[in-house]
Amino acid sequence: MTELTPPAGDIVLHELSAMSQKRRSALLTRTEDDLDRFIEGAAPIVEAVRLNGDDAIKHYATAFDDADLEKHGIAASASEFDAAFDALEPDMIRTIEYAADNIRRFHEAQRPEAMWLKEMQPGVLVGERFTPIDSAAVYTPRGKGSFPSVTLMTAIPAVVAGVPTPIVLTPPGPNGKVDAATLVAARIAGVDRVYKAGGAVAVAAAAFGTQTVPRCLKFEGPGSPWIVAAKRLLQGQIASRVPAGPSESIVLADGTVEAGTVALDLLIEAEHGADSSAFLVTWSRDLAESVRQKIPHFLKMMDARRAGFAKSVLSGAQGGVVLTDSPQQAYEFVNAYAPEHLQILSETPFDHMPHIRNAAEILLGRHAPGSIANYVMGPNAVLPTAGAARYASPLGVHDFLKSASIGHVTAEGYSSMAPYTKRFAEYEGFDAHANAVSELRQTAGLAN
Ligand SMILES: NC(=O)c1ccc[n+]([C@@H]2O[C@H](COP(=O)([O-])OP(=O)(O)OC[C@H]3O[C@@H](n4cnc5c(N)ncnc54)[C@H](O)[C@@H]3O)[C@@H](O)[C@H]2O)c1
Ligand SMILES: N[C@H](CO)Cc1c[nH]c[nH+]1
Ligand SMILES: [Zn+2]
Repeated sequence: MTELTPPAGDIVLHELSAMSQKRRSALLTRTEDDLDRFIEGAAPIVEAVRLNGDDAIKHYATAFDDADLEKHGIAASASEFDAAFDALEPDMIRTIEYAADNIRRFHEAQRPEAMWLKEMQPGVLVGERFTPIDSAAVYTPRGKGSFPSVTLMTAIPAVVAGVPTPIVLTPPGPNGKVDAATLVAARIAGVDRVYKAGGAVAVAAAAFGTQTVPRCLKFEGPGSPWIVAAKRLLQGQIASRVPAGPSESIVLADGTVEAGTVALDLLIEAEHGADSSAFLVTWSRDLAESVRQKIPHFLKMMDARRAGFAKSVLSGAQGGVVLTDSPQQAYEFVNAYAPEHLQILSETPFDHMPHIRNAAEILLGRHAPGSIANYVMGPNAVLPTAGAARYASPLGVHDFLKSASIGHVTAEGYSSMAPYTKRFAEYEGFDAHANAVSELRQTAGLAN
């Protein structure tokens, strides 16, 4: 048996048991695994923004986005916001409001209490206090599409956390303007400061600050490998937690949901770009074959560019159908891959979920396609990619908060803790530490 069986409608079948270890490992590869080219390309851009600020933003807007920011400005103006609300169809504004409401309520539920305290020992109160970070920049990509949904997903948690004036960065269109729905989404999310900068330029502008863009402590948001590369280059200059690169998904199906539904859901994240990844993982050969047969039919119902992306993903090395010889082997593949999005297509999805350890988002059942979660369900759709779901969590309110540990000790608590503290300090050889909890404290009159 060959490792890659001949394609049905060009959709690759990867028969896991028949593949060498090397080829199996290759299936785990993502575009971001080889960032060298992007880091090399992003480095001079970052340096130019550091040195030339606004002039560099304008230069790269012309070069990459075909936009004249000398004429249209780097910051979206109040009249641009107004024009965006006028231009957008009312049902799209209602759609943004509907999504924003769910996303806001999810993040409000996620926000921790401002402070908690617990009595560790009699007279020893300890806990945490949460406060927002002072500034944050969030990114909305624009290139292979516009992403007002991402504006909601990134701006709302920052606003719910209480960041004073979060900013949005996004590439301008060739007309020199921000995508209208992105501006509407920003305002509905509670953000009024939107700046036109894309890719590495955006990360550098927020990291160093320019004449127009305020310097920020943190940059969060998804994007092409240019964004991922710039975040990596600017580690130490600006904080960023979620490595959200090209979209990726696994649909795990046990054969109890019909092939048409599985094919539709497999295509969701495959249409983002040729750099995305999308797999169906199943132990049902019948399902694997039927889905492969059905995909071409659904590709015909897509715009040619999107169909081209999806076809290229599903017929290449970063996508297709993975056929396993058992449910166990399927779970192992999912856990090794650690997908950004996982959908479990089964009549009994909760039976499979306990076997999954590594996935940034788990969507359960036939009525939970990835698009519902991408747009309107409520949980954050900005998720760790490229296997980072093995150790990282989705973007959320906590990314825009910091906590301080707090402790209050009464005279009673002091008496019980001081001897143990002194013993530790003596062992570690720290005299001042020990003296501060010794009888010297009584003579200094500070203990009570
Ligand atoms: N993980 C998530 O949550 C999530 C959500 C939405 C989208 N995405 C991903 O975001 C990406 C969006 O990519 P996109 O291209 O549409 O938008 P993008 O905004 O990430 O990239 C466009 C920008 O890239 C820069 N750029 C383009 N060509 C360049 C070059 N040759 N050198 C240097 N910089 C260059 C430009 O500044 C341009 O404005 C996709 O990969 C998509 O899968 C991820
Ligand atoms: N799939 C993306 C996150 O990986 C979210 C998104 C927005 N628009 C379309 N898709
Ligand atoms: Zn998507």
